Amino acid sequence: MKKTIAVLQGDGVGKEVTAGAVNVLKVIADRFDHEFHFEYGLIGGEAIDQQGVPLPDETITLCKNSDAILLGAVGGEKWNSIPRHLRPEQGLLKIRKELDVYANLRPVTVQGALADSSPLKREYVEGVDCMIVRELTGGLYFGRPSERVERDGEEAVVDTLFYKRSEIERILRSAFEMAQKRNGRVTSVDKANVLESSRLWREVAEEVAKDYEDVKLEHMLVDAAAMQLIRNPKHFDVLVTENLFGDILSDEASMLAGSLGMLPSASLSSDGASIYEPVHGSAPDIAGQNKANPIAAILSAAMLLRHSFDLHQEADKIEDAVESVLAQGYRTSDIADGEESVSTDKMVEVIIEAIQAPVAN
Ligand SMILES: NC(=O)C1=CN([C@@H]2O[C@H](COP(=O)(O)OP(=O)(O)OC[C@H]3O[C@@H](n4cnc5c(N)ncnc54)[C@H](O)[C@@H]3O)[C@@H](O)[C@H]2O)C=CC1
Ligand SMILES: CC(C)CC(=O)C(=O)O
Ligand SMILES: [Mg+2]
Repeated sequence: MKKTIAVLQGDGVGKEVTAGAVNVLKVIADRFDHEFHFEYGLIGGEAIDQQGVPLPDETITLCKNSDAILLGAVGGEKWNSIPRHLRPEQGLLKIRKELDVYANLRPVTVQGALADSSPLKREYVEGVDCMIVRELTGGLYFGRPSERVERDGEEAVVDTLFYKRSEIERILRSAFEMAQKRNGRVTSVDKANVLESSRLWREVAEEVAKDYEDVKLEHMLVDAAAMQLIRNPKHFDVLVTENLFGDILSDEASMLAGSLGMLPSASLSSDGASIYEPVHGSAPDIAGQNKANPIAAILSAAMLLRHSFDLHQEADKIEDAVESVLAQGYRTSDIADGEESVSTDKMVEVIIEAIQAPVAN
């Protein structure tokens, strides 16, 4: 198979972990006889430094002409004081909108070998297998107005949570379809006791549910969902929610898996190229130290193979390799519980060795 993959490494650890994921994809291409062509584009702080904007037009064109996009992370202290519309994070929001990648799949699975890395007890987290379906191109991150205003003679501020019915309906359909392929349960998370947007969300969820009789729908308020994720994480199969709620709940859920460095994601469009990115940010506190956990980025590359190229055997190979190196005891410092740890590069190296190892008969 011949494919072009756009690589947007971004800032901080985004660069380090994406380099590892690209190396893994090169090894997969060799082993399974595919031709992956990697084209690099600028996004985030690096794009601001070189071109004055967080998302240059060439990057948008590159992504639109590619078969899939592998993205690292953006942001860092250096760009914190520039005007908001020029910040690195705006580049990320813009590419998501440009490509209309409205369905952000964030699988939360706990590796058996890491069940003791969670702050929760092993019996609570072992076997957790939940899919957070986060709406990614609407909601509070995109509503307008979003600005400083004056109210009653003093400084005030407004952010807007805006959705069209069609935007709510399509993400709910993605969640129900996902549940049909999994364990048949959808938890729709909202704040319908307070927000009008959530009341419409709940109405649409009830309507959509009628088309999926084999799927059981429940509603849960977001504050209670945050609690349930810790109290009884195995309760969840597919959890679907608004953009900001999903952002927060997925970082929380990463603690079930032991670290933010373990969670991959796929940001899918209905046609066009999709984006694959770890759930974490640019982690300035550990950037440049060869310390970041590359597994979230590497598992995002596996999601790319599975969702964009239908290469399931190849994706399985990567996921099995990750499982096997963890079972052998390799740990980056975020999952080492104070024990001996390996660098980013070493973790990538052992995962590649596991991919290349001959299959035992
Ligand atoms: N998708 C993206 O590009 C995102 C970007 N950001 C940006 O990243 C910057 C830093 O934000 P933070 O709030 O610190 O969030 P963060 O996700 O970058 O880091 C939070 C904590 O998790 C740790 N961590 C993250 N990834 C890790 C990895 N692969 N291995 C080991 N440890 C890891 C970090 O060291 C830090 O202690 C900000 O500019 C923020 O806006 C934040 C979230 C997502
Ligand atoms: C940096 C933000 C735009 C979003 C974020 O935190 C995320 O998508 O996980
Ligand atoms: Mg986030």
